Amino acid sequence: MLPSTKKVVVGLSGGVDSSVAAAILCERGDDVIGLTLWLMRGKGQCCSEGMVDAAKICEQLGIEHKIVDSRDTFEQYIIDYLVAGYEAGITPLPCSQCNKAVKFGPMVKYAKAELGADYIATGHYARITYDETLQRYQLRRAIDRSKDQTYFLYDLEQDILAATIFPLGDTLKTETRTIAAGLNLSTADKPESQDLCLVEKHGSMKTFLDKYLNERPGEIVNTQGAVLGKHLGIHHYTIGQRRGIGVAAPEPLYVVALDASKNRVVVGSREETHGGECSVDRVNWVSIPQPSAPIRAQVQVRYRSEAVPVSVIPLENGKVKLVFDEPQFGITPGQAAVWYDEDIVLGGGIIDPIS
Ligand SMILES: Nc1ncnc2c1ncn2[C@@H]1O[C@H](COP(=O)(O)OP(=O)(O)OP(=O)(O)O)[C@@H](O)[C@H]1O
Repeated sequence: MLPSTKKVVVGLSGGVDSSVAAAILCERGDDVIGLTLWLMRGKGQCCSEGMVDAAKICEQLGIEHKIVDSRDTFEQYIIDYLVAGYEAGITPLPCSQCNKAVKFGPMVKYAKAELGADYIATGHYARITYDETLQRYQLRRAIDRSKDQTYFLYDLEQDILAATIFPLGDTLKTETRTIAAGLNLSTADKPESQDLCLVEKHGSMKTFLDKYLNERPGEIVNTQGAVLGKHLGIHHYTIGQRRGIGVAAPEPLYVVALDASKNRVVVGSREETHGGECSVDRVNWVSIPQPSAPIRAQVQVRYRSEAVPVSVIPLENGKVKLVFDEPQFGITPGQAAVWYDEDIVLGGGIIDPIS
């Protein structure tokens, strides 16, 4: 159930989900203000279009619209993070970091300090409940599992969850479109964003990275160390990748590892990309306190992967070790591992480079 609220600041991207989130809050009588963060510099229409579409929605709903210039924050936390990560041979996940450091944290601060609001809201598909026994807010999967975005939200902490509303957590995406059409919202027919926002803007991750990273030619080797070919920079590869490796072979080849110290891309068979365990850093225990003993859970190691059975073993340095019941394909350092107890997000963190 949504808390009964007074003043709510809704993050508006200019898309249909946040438009409907704002409309739902307006309909139930909240005092709603729209807020759009201006995230990206340079070419690309997504931000400017988003700001205009968000403004139109605010006009339609009769609510105030604020725009906050967050380009420096985005550059510091996302662009620099991505570039440094790819340079070091990992495949960083920008979205959870963006949610925590660029969106939710600054939005809650701005909403409370500058606008005197009680809550923020977004159009994410996720739910928040409160557990009286644990005295904790708990992050839960959306009712619409095909749209669930909790994988990107695992890093939100208690103070942020306490101040956040997800009006679409109980709504199916099809219902969101119906609500938008029923209210005649100008964003009702806007297509879904398909990809990472940076990729949508730049065409591909390669084009984005080419702006920041120079070519750094090196060798492509197999797992025995035999040289099979050359590459122009390890940042063009990601673990599990099969297409575009640039080496002809009778059997399909996959990227198995990226060795930044030797500037090498290591390739092998599909089986060789499977791993039975990994360690996870920068762990956030979301919905339960950090356990002192191993727990059983279901883990996702990428956004679209299935949640699979795992033992989560807390380590002394705050990290955890994940031991999968079955070896998993393409465990990728830099991506998030998020573990669940059914629909409750227990915790998550960033997969460590393989040592
Ligand atoms: N630039 C922004 N400023 C403010 N809030 C934002 C911004 N970008 C995204 N959000 C918030 O985060 C939510 C999830 O963003 P995401 O980029 O995943 O888009 P989405 O799921 O396609 O949603 P939408 O249809 O609203 O764009 C949005 O619904 C919105 O509430």
